[in-house]
Amino acid sequence: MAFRLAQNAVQRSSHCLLVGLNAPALAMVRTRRAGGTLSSSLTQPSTSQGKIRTSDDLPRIKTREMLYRMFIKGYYNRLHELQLYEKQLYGPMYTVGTGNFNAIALSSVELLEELLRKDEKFPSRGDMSLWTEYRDLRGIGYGPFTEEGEKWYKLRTVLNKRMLHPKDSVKYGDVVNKVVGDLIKRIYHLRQTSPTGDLVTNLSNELYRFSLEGISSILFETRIGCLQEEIPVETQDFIDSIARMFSYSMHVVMLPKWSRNLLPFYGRYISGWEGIFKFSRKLIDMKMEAIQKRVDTDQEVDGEYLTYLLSNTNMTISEVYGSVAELLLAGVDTTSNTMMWTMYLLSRDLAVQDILYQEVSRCIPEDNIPSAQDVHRMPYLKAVVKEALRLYPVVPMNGRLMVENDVIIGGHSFPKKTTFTMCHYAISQDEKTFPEPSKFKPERWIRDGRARPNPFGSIPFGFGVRGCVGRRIAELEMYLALSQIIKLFEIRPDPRVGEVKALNRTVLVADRQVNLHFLERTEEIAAL
Ligand code: HEM
Repeated sequence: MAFRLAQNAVQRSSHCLLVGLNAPALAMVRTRRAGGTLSSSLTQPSTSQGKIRTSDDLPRIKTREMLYRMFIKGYYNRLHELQLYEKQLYGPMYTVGTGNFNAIALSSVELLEELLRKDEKFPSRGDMSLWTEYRDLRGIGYGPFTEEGEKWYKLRTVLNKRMLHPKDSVKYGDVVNKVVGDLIKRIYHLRQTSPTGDLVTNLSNELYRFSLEGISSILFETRIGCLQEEIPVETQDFIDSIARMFSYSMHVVMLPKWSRNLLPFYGRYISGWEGIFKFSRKLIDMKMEAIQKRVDTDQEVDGEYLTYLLSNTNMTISEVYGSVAELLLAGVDTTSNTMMWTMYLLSRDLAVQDILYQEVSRCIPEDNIPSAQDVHRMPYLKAVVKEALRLYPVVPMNGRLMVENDVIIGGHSFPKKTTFTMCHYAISQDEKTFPEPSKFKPERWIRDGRARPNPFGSIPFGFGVRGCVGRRIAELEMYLALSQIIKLFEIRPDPRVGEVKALNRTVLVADRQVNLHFLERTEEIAAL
């Protein structure tokens, strides 16, 4: 139970990617130069006095220690910082092992690369029963998060189309720009009604509304009113349902099954799912009806993502419900928090903000609105978001379960069914890969002939075939919104808020409300 507590405390993300925890260890890993080949110690099991090294040769964090750190030292909501602490204590590879469960934590770029280059054909993140239980109960299909094996592969092949290729996302430029336009209107409105005339308070909430509206307008091909002054009742119910499902996930995984009928938490968790599916179902059914009408009257069926899923694939309606819900849940707080961290970092670095402004105004003269194609001419904008994601990888930890084969990592041999925890936060803070790691330096990512960091040093969207399916959509939303905002405003921190720290909740979120001043570029900055 003790281990279950600790394990579950980290398995609560919308991305539900966190597998295993931490543990001590000093793996004798030889480093490799970027672009070089792996040294033989990484590909062959090493031996100590003739014995092949295994997880038994790694330092192991005991349940007692883990619980002490999590709950007494208070790392339970700062698991990303715990990665740094434990890396310092034990080195880049260590075991968390209790009872039947073993997870190998990896926190160096070399080990991460070695693991991901050995990814299996159908990579797995491990147990997703927290999300599948409700669907099994209601007969709803699984989506890309929860599906596994060959079925997952087939599903991804369908879902990747019209979403993952950079040229696919360009198609959504106009849809996203309409939502960005509403965000800008809302910023103007909030500034005007603020005491100073330029302040936007609780930015995370505003960006959450923006991301939900953005992803819904792509997935449902319908606007749901998140950016209106008065959010429609059904949309508000939907937002509350998402929040309820996430906040009670914790209770569901932590408490034993027999307590479900005695305590109110499981019921609330299930009612969260009910609300999510009720809303999604309604919008999907409406689209289905509209498509049917067009087919019945011999009209051409046009539309984007949902239309494609409903009319151009062999997916059943239940599979569409399952997949759309997962895409939606995965795409909101990841994107909104990344935007929040990016704007927070920009507000504290006027020099970077100025370079970005110069780039945007050079590419988008006068009152023009940046388009999806324009973004390709803005490398600094991309570098700013990439650097924000390095400093605040909203998914700071992720898991891989090697299902099919035994594997050798860092000279240690692990049997199949071993779970690995990839400690992305610690890896992206490593000063060997990123000199002055705590500094916000977008120029690290500019291709100007200088050596660039090892690409595995920061992979905020994951890697390979199981990597984020929504990456291009998320980037498009962030680029279009940030470029418009920076073109119109200089953003400054609210001095009353002070330094904001990250908490590891559903994803990395701010530990307090973030407020920013939005100074209109023309008159207001000149007047200062
Ligand atoms: C800044 C925004 C985002 C970040 C940083 C992010 C990050 C990630 C990461 C790290 C993974 C796991 C990859 C792996 O295991 O290798 C993932 C998976 C996933 N993401 Fe995202 N994501 C973002 C936005 C989105 C959006 C907008 C959507 C939906 C359109 C989305 C849908 C998904 C789905 C469905 C998966 C599971 C894929 C699978 O298991 O096959 N994400 N994301």
